[in-house]
Order: sequence, then C-alpha cells, then structure tokens
Amino acid sequence: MIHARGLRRTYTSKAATVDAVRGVDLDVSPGEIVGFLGPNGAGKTTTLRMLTTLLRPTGGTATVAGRDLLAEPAEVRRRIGYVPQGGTVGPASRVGDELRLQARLYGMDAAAARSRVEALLGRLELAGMDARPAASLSGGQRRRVDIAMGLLHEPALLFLDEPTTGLDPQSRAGLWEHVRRLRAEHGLTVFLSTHYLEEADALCDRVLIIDGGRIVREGAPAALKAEIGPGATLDEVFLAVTGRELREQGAAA
Ligand SMILES: Nc1ncnc2c1ncn2[C@@H]1O[C@H](COP(=O)(O)OP(=O)(O)OP(=O)(O)O)[C@@H](O)[C@H]1O
Repeated sequence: MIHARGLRRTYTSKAATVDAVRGVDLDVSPGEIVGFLGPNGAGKTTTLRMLTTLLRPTGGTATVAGRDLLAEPAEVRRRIGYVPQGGTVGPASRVGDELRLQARLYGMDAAAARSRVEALLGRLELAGMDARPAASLSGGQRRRVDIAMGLLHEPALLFLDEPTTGLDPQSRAGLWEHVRRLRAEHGLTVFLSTHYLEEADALCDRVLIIDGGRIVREGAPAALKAEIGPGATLDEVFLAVTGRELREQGAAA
C-alpha cells in the first residue's frame, strides 16, 4: 500500500539548510495499522506530508495506494484520506453540512452526498450529530468527524496525524476501537503518527521509529518489547533506540 525508497527532504532557506528526512525506506501492506513514532523534529510531519503529496520530496521514490507519488500525485490523492492534526471542521459549521459540502467537492451529486454522509455518521457513531455545530461536540466526537471527512471518497489508505492528541484516555481508547473497526469491516489501511507509546502499543500492528530523519527501528510492538526483555514497555524500547523519552516530548509539544 506504501512503498518508499530513499525518501528525502531538505529544506533550504537563506538562513540554513535542514536535512529533515534523510533517506527513508518504508513498506506498509494492505490492511495494516502502522504507527510512526519519533522525538520532536525527527521528521514525522515532513514524511507524512510527502506521502500525502502535500510536500515534494527532494529525493527518493514512492508508490502510495498503487500510484507513483511523484508522477501521479492527483491519482494518489484520489486514493488516500488525510486527517491533519488541527482538525478539519470550523467550530460554527454544522457537522452534516460541512461533510456534505466536502462530498460535493469530491464530485458526488446531492443524493449521493446525503447517503454517504448518513452512512459515515452511522459508522462512526455520530448519528444524530448532523445538525450540531462542531463546537458543541466532545473532543472525541470532533475527531470522529475529522475521520469521516477523510473517508468521504472511500480511500483505501488513511493517514492520521496525531489523531488522539488532547483527548482524555477514554475518548482515546474509543477512537482506537473505531479505527480497528474500520480496518476489520472495510479493510482500511492506516498510517498514523503519534506521541503516545501506549497508543502505538494498543493499536498498531507495527511501529516505525524515526530519529534524525532516518528510520532507526521497526517491528511489531510485541517483538520490539521482547528484544529489550521480559515485561518491557514500548517506552523502554523508545528510550533504548533514541536515548530519549517520548512522553515528555509529547507533553512539551
Ligand atoms: N518549512 C521548514 N523549513 C525549515 N525547516 C523545517 C521546516 N519544516 C520542518 N523543518 C525542520 O525539519 C526537521 C523535521 O521536522 P518535522 O516537523 O518533520 O518533525 P516532526 O518529527 O514532525 O516533529 P514534531 O514531533 O515536533 O511535530 C526539524 O528540524 C524542523 O525544524
């Protein structure tokens, strides 16, 4: 579903040259839930923005959802959903209106947009929220609306940028359940960045740890923990690999 080789991004300005991503190889199979972890400044957002066609790589190649990232970015966009960190719905907008508008922008006619939005609201346990302004929803409900927004055009692959930042533990666990269900019922492939190691541990089939613009470790959470020793946590794996604690980084961010 994602195959990247030697992906790089150098930011160049008069003041400085920053090698943000220095040759990333990664593979994600259909139906996998993959977590992307790293300390602040490691290159997560830059990589995510490249894989979602928002930022042009300065080197390397990739196919995303079966299309060449550099040669066919519009075809990639058609096949992926992207839920950015800041949310997608204005606070005063009514949930259903915003979703239907977006569906029309994807080219659906009014009837198709109505039924697609109704189905998605049901699927994400948001039935009854159609006429509510986004500002009146809980944090967890708002994040589910963002996910619905990313799924309107039925992408096979969904990118989530720190989907549960700011949510309380219960809403966070609720969102994991929704992501799992979308995978189980619709075969969705999910690539998510997160600052929460317990999230990566609970939700992801596999995690990739990036540091200094390079992937420094990857594997299933259980296998990575077993390498450290009996009873090890993913926090300990992260500390061993990067020399830093992710939790503090996340809190600082
Ligand atoms: N537009 C830009 N111009 C110059 N440097 C940039 C730009 N965007 C990011 N960088 C630098 O590139 C590096 C990687 O940044 P990136 O945002 O990808 O990291 P990140 O892992 O997402 O960090 P965080 O966890 O803090 O969001 C950092 O050193 C950052 O300062």
